[in-house]
Amino acid sequence: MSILELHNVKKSFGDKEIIKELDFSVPEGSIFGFVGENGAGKTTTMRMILGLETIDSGYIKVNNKKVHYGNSLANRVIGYLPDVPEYYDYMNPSEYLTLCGNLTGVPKKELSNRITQLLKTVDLPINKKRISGFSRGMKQRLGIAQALLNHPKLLICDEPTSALDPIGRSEFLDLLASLRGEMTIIFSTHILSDVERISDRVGILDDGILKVNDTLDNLKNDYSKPQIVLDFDSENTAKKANVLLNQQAYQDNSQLIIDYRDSYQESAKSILEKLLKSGLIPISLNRQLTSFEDIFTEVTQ
Ligand SMILES: Nc1ncnc2c1ncn2[C@@H]1O[C@H](COP(=O)(O)OP(=O)(O)OP(=O)(O)O)[C@@H](O)[C@H]1O
Repeated sequence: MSILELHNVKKSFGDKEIIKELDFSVPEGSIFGFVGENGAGKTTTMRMILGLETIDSGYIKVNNKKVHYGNSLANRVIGYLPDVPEYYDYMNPSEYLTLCGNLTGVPKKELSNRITQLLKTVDLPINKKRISGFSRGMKQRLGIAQALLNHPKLLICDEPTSALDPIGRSEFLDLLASLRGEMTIIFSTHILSDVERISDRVGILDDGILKVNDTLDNLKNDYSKPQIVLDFDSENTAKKANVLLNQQAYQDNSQLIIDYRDSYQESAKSILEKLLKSGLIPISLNRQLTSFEDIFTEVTQ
């Protein structure tokens, strides 16, 4: 079943057409990496899903309920972490989450236990330390705790890792991955390695449409362009080797890059046999598989 469906959704700002047509769904339980270049329309799409932005035509359903601008009942099952979460810095996390819980109607008798449990989930200490002293990573994790307060079926995170250092990013991605199976997660980013690390499904937004919506495994099969990379001790040796290999390689200084279609074993064997016979010994031979970055470049160029 799909937790989120977009049907022929279009959106312009003035005469600028941002979303030409979005028509896709996200299956329940997946972690969906929503990627696109700066200004592609990721935030706009998320805001439309949340009923925070008008839709010019088409419609969106969350958990089978239609989204309405300004007063969307569908939001009852959504948790949202905006790209720049705002806090009352003088509060400590428990005070802040109590305020959020009261505003969103979490039952009072449940709230205190829920907050203790959530602070544990996001690995924040339960003490009186004010949010003003928090690192960006800690603030993002507090943002997730806030987004999880209402037991959402769908968690939406807008570029949650872009302002974090590598350690903060890694911890945050681990946290999202630890929620796998408990809810559906959509997170937008332009950090492709983050998508590769935790997503089961990927959507690439480009030129106002979703050019790709599939599992990473399927994409890697579909866009498969495996290569063998050979390094030689000099540019001259690489040149000689390329002549021997009937110029089938692309030469980059002392490196040869060869596309292959058949099995890796057969291709590498045939290349090595030819080179060994002529005494042109490579320093290294590597098999290079298609990365998500290669796929993204191919889809968006
Ligand atoms: N309220 C608005 N009024 C006018 N233009 C807007 C408005 N909101 C967004 N835009 C424009 O719509 C386009 C898409 O913006 P959006 O923030 O959705 O992209 P994005 O993919 O999230 O980008 P980024 O990765 O940089 O955050 C941009 O050109 C932006 O300037």
